[in-house]
This record gives sequence, C-alpha cells and structure tokens, in this order.
Amino acid sequence: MPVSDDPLDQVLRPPPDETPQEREIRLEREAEARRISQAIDASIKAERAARRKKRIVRLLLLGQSESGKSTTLRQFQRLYTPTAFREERILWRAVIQLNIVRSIRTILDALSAPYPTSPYASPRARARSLSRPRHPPLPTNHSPPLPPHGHHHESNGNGADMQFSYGSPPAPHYPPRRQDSNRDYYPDEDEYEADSDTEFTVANQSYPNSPPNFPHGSPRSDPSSSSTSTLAQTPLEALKNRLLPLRHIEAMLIAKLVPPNEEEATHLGVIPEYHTNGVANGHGNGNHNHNYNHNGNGYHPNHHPHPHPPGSPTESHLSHFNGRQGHNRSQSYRNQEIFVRPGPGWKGGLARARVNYQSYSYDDPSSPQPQSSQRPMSAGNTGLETQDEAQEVLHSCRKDMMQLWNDDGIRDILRRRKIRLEEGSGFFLDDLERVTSLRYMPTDEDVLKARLKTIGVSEYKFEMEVSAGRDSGTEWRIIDVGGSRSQRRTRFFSWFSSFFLFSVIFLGLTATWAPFFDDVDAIIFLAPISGFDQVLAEDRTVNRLEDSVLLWKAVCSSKLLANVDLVLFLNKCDILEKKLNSGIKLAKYVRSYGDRPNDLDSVSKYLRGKFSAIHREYSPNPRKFYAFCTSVTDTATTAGIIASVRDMVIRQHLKQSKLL
Ligand SMILES: Nc1nc2c(ncn2[C@@H]2O[C@H](COP(=O)(O)OP(=O)(O)OP(=O)(O)O)[C@@H](O)[C@H]2O)c(=O)[nH]1
Ligand SMILES: [Mg+2]
Repeated sequence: MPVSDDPLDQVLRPPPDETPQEREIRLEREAEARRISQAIDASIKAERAARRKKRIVRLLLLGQSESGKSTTLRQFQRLYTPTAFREERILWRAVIQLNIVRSIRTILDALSAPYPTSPYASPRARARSLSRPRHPPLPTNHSPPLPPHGHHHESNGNGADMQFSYGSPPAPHYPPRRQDSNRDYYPDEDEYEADSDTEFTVANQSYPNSPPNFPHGSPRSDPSSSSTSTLAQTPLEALKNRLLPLRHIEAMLIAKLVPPNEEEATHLGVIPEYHTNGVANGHGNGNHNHNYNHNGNGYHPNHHPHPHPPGSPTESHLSHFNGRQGHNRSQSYRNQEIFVRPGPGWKGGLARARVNYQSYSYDDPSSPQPQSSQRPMSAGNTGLETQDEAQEVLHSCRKDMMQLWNDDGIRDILRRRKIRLEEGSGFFLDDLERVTSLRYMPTDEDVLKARLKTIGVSEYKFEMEVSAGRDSGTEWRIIDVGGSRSQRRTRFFSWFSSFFLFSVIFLGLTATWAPFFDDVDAIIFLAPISGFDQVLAEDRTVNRLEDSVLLWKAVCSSKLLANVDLVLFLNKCDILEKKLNSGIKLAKYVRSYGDRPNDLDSVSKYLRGKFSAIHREYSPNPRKFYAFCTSVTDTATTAGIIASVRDMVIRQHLKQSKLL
C-alpha cells in the first residue's frame, strides 16, 4: 500500500496492532460519522435551495466608518419599503437633534480649546504657545500631505500600473516625523501654525483684530438668561451661557437613544451633574461588552471585549462640553460619536411612543395641518407623556445657534482650525430655522443626512412593498456592519478598518460570524473618496483614502468572499466635487495622480481605475464587478444606481439558483 504524505491520513490511520473487534467498532463509528456529515451537507444544501426558491437576496455592506453604509441601507429602505421608512422618519428627529447639539458643541469647544499639548508640537509652536495665545490645534479630520516615503507600490504582476501612492513632500512646518516600521508618517496633523499674524484671543475673551460680528453692546435680551448675561464678560460669553441648556439636551438625547437594557457603556462619562439629575443612565462604568444583534431579534451570539479600553476617550465625551478642567483634551471628542446598535434596538424604544400628530400627511400639503398648540410629543423612551423637551430647547436656542454659526469671526476661527463642519456627518446648521421648528418632521433627505454610528453587525430583513415595483415578494437581507476601527494594539491590526471585518476576513469565518457572511449574493463596498485629504477619526495617523484602499484589497483578496460579486460605490462624490472646486488638489495627497486635471470627472475616473485594477489583481477567482460614483445622500441619483444594483443582484441570484 502506498504511504501517504498527508499528515491527516497519518493521524487517522488505524493503529498497527488493531484487533478485529476494535476494527469493527472503528468502522462502525466511521460509518456513523459519515452518515451524520452527509446529513448535515444535505440539510445545508436543502436550506440554501429553499432560500433561493423563496428569493432571499443577501447583501453585505462594507467600508470604513462614515463611508455611507447605513445611509445606503436607508436608501434601500426608502425605495423599497417607503411606507415603513416614512413612518420611521419621526424617530430620526432625536438623532438629528443630537447631531445639531454636537455641532454646536464643536464650535463652542473650538472657541475655548486650550493650547497645544501635543507631544509632536514643534518646539517653535510650543514656545509660541507659551509666550502668546494662538489658535490651538483642534481635532480635525483633515490630513496633512503624507511624506513621499509613505507611498505604497504594488506590482500587479502584469506590468500594469498599480502604483497608488499617497503624499507629497512635507510642508516645512509639520512636526518631526515619527518612524513607523513601514513608512514615515505624521502622527498629528493638527499642529497648527497661524498663516498670518492676525491674532485672536480665544476662549471667552476679546477678538482684537477680527472680532466675531456680535452686536455691539448688550447681547440679545433673553429673560431666561438675564442672570447669566450680567455675569458675562462679552457678548460671546453671554451667548455661550444661553446655550448651556444644550448640555442637558445632549445627555437627555443619549439616554433616550440608548435602550435601557443596553449593557454597553455608551460613551457616557461619569458626569456627576447628569447623574444627580437622574438623566444619565448610569452607564460609563467600564462595563464594555458588545452584543452582536443578529436579525435584530435579540440573538446575541457572542460577547467581545469593548474596542475602547477603559479610560479611552469614549468614556468622557461629555466632559468637554462641561468645560471642566483636568481632562486630556488631546483626546478628541470628535472621535467620540454616539453610537447605538443598528436595527430595531434603538428604534424600538422610540417607536413605542410614536409622535402624537393627528393624521397629518407630511407629503400631502392639502391634509389638515397640526394645530399650532399641538406640539410634537416625545418619541423617546424617556418622558413619553411629556412634550418633546429637546425640540423645545432647540427651538428656544435657535437664534443663538444661528448667530453662532453665521458669525464671520467664528467661521474664521473654524476655518483656521480646519474644522469643516459642513463637510462632516450629520450637518444641519444651515437648516436651523427649519429643523428647530416645533412642528419639525424630518424629510427623507434629513434622515439620510443624519449621523448615527453603527457598532456591531446587524442583518435587516425586508420585503419590497408592492408599491415598490416588480420585485415585491423578494426578501432582502442587508447586513450592515460598524466600520470603525476597534483594534489598535498592533500596526497590523490598525491597517484594517474594522475589527469585525478583520475577524471575518483575516481570522477566518468563525461560527459566530458564519450567519452574517455565509451565502451572501453581493458585497457593496463603499469607499468615500472625498476623504483623500482626511485622516480616520479613530486613528489620526491614517489617511482615509489609504485606509479604504487597504480594506478594499483585503476584501478583494479574501478567500471567504472569493465567490461573492462586488459592487463598488466611490462615495461622497458631492463632497469630493466641492473640495476639488475649492482648490484642494488630489495630487498633493495621491502623488501618482501627477498633473492630471483636478476635476471630479478625471479624479473619479482615475480612482475607479485604481480600485478596479486592485480588484483584478487581488481577486482569487474571476467574478462580476461593478463600480459607481455615488453620493448616497442624494435621493435622485442614488435611486437609479440602487435599481441597477438590485437588477444585477437578482439576475445573479436567479442564475445561481438555476445552478443548484
Ligand atoms: N454629503 C454626503 N454625505 C454622505 C454621503 N454618504 C454618507 N454621508 C453622510 O456621512 C455620514 C456617515 O454615513 P453612515 O452611513 O452613517 O456611515 P457608515 O459607513 O454607516 O459608518 P459606521 O456606522 O461608523 O460604520 C452620514 O451623516 C451620512 O449622511 C454622501 O455621499 N455625501
Ligand atoms: Mg453605519
């Protein structure tokens, strides 16, 4: 008998001194094991066939944090389950309220932030910050050009140009480079050097050279703030005092959005004043667990350590708003987004208290308008019987918020600190009059613009409503994952945007994850290409575009996903276009772009070519690949793209079914 080299054969080979009875028992056991294995195979096959027969289509959304995955999911819901989507719009009002409050907080913090303490601050900058006040580096997501050594060059083996390099020679004032094993990089792009000598004295003081345009004399008279106004040193200070109620609203909204049974510390730091008010829910105690909610039905397949170690910035996100001393302000509050689990978890509580408008159709202006005395009722799980306090506070603060946002001096400060709120997520400050009205009902566009970070993995099931078109009856399952990085212990880990993706793609498909990724019909991968000049909020050493490319390579080369068709959304093209038109050059960040034209068409074509080449080189097997330039918040253009994706996926799905 030929001797096999297969180590498995060697292990399984019967012992040389096996007796006839032992042999009989062994053969019986092996036959039983074979029978069980065949039964399992048959049942898996039958289940797949049944699923295909029932037309269950599964889509997986992948991409870095803020790439637009959940927004794409909302677009699917808007298009194919319009009634349900419309009914849920009111639930998004709390999220929009929170987005507004946090935008205002960003501005206020920008006005009162301390001076640089970054270890990477240049000695010159440090010296200057000691000698005279300057604008401090505030957290921004905008990246400096990466140095020339930072490029990645891969050969595609067939001579095609696969070079995709990031960076350009550093501007002279950037901090000294910190050496990484693979490349040089700038750890902190926020080292700020004023580009002129115009001097501001920030943090509640005067603005000698370019004052914000507050009205001279007394601040706007407001009975609710008269006592604080008299204490105020400046109109700005008075304005800030009048905006103090937003602190309470922020804590209240978080308590409202996070279900009471949520185990996870929900970024609520231990803020004594909130706790004594009984507003906060007592989280923030370092009890970090993820419960991955599969199918939104409460199934929690596993517990994983919280991605943020105790003491990480997420535990104190409210502290900055409180303006209390002693917190490390280099911990960017902008990393500290509120997140809730996707799916019905957070909506569940809100949905129990649907807004109490009487049969008023927001789409039908001829339907009876709500009475002016009728204010929207809270749709949250706190204060169900009360009026919507958050909306009322926002309404009463709206003039002050508008004054703050529209002030030229403050805009100038934001600009100098590279805070571009209008390009960021959940931006509603240009719509304050509308969104703070007492009868505000979010529009479809508002829901798509709202920002709520996803944590964990959820599968959404829905059937297309009959009104949605010919494919009604197909059950769609869309899997939305949280894209933010969770593991930064090693450089290797930090290359990958998500612990979840990392687990699935690189550590192998564990039983825990199998239900999510098994038998997926297609992946929609979102690469927000407007982020070419930005860094990740969760790791400020990493350029966003670079991160997307690395993740794309990982997805393309994953053996687990080798047979899944890929749809690429080069997303946030609307922001990209604005950036390019404002003069920001792609070539400064992607050196290989050279002197090609700096317009949307050329840039998107170029990047599409790069992503497409990576797909060709890295995919283990040939497969279908589609690429679109998208702005998934745009309802008109996205409808067409989603219809194409739907047709393509269904076609493929049917083809596969026939093969079974
Ligand atoms: N202007 C613009 N904004 C977009 C676009 N796509 C998404 N956004 C906004 O970007 C923000 C982030 O989008 P999400 O869909 O929450 O991102 P995500 O990929 O689900 O992020 P995680 O849940 O953190 O993984 C939201 O406020 C969206 O409204 C786009 O194409 N253009
Ligand atoms: Mg999301």
